[in-house]
Amino acid sequence: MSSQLSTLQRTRIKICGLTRPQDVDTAVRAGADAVGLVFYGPSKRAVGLGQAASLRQRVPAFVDVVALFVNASTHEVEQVIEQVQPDLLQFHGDESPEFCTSFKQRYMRAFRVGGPGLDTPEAVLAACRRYPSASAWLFDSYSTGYGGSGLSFDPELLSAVRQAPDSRSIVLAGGLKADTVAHSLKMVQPYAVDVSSGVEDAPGIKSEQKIAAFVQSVASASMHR
Ligand SMILES: O=C(O)c1ccccc1NCC(=O)[C@H](O)[C@H](O)COP(=O)(O)O
Repeated sequence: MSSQLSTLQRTRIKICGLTRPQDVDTAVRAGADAVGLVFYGPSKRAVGLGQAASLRQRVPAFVDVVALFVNASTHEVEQVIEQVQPDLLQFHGDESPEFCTSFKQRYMRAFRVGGPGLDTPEAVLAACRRYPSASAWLFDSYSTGYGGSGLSFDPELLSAVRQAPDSRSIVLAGGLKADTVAHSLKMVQPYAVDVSSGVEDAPGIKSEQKIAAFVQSVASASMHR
């Protein structure tokens, strides 16, 4: 029974910052539950609308396409919703609760933990509780580039969120790699993990070997929790 239970508790995996068709195919084949497309111009992983729509077409049923924004305009988000038809929105900037809910779409709210105003467990929980309608709360490290930094953060900062009865699904991000993710899973026991730099050869250029190793590490750690 315990092995069946641990299978039921399988940690979901989002692979973010995809820019190439072959990387979408690799992520899906490896067993990713979600693939992330970055609509933030300054990112080296940013994709355009046409490119994103084409990548989206390669994603089969039962794999979510996540559209990621950093302080985008309402029009920019609406264009992506119309032309890419993502399954989930991810707001990774300073977006208000009203902005996030205004699109009537499922969304994840990212929190850049360790940054200004998010430097204690209580402050992190208070910030999260402003977004009770989020499908998940994603926790990333703080960086001036808003995300995709490859940097990790102190998981102790999630202690209050993890104990909160009203916590939304926890997605752990920030510098995860195949050889470190098992420890992070043991510390946080998130619903899902999210990775970008740790499965790349260069920004936006994913590594088939690193994706396979990362998925294997998560699967192994999930079975033994
Ligand atoms: O990936 C980016 O370039 C990026 C840029 C600006 C804001 C968010 C960005 N990515 C968001 C993600 O969900 C990443 O997967 C997350 O930040 C973790 O990245 P990494 O530490 O490189 O695994």
